[in-house]
Amino acid sequence: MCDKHLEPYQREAATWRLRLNRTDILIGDWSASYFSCICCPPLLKTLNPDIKIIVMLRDPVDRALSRFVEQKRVPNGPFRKQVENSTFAEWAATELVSLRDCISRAERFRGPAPAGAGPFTGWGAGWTLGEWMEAQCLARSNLLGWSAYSVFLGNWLAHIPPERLLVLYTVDLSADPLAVLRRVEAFLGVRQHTYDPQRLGLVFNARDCYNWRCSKPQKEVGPVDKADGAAAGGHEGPFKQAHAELVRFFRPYMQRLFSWADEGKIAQVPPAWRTTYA
Ligand SMILES: Nc1ncnc2c1ncn2[C@@H]1O[C@H](COP(=O)(O)OS(=O)(=O)O)[C@@H](OP(=O)(O)O)[C@H]1O
Repeated sequence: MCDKHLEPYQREAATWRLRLNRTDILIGDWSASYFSCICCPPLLKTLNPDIKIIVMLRDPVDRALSRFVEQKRVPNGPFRKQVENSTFAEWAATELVSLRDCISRAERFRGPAPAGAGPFTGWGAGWTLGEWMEAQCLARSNLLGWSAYSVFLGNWLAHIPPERLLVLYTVDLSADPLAVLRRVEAFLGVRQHTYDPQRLGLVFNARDCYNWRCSKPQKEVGPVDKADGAAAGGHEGPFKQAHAELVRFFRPYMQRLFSWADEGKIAQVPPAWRTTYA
């Protein structure tokens, strides 16, 4: 992202304003890949100093599992080769070894925090070399590392003031989509829209339905299939062990999120996370 030419990106926003002949519209952009992009916070803030950021977080293991299953099922997925011959438990065990190795090499370069570092540090904003290297290890591990939310969220918060960054949780979107949309509208300062109630209950990019024109009512999204070796009737055997190991790996990152939530710096986390990652 950061090496790309900026003009076409700027042109996108201008094109929409011209097309609609309006200067009072808010232009948004979204992607699952911005969050872990290390250089994106300063880049986007430079492009738009008043930018507002919305982050949607899901239980970290569930996110990894969702991405794993997606990569198994999408024929040309970029990580298909990594996952095609493994169960989730097998793949996670291998990935954890290489991720932990990478992080332990980064650890040697961690060093003391620079004098005057604020409550959040990030890329070019107080990260030591070791922290940057750890973030690189995690950013390069799309399926697993991207779930180490505190590293990436801290980087965003080092560049974007907390009042311009809204953290939302997928579990709340599932339970009450309208309430989440109302929070988004209030955060953006836009008028409340009247949503089609049927569309509010739809889920996009769900298993077996991977494209933006394919949606399903939420109740039709079943459990992850046994064929993926992910969850045989819930949490049994190797999957249960892999889940426990992943919870151990993510715990310190989650604990940081919890402390930010307790300090009022981000929205309170889903209660179930406190139990799982205690
Ligand atoms: N409204 C709503 N509420 C709750 N959950 C939802 C919703 N919409 C999509 N989903 C689930 O999100 C998963 C797909 O994530 P993404 O759309 O970010 O995938 S992608 O990275 O852009 O391909 C995918 O999760 P899994 O089905 O577990 O794989 C979707 O089911």
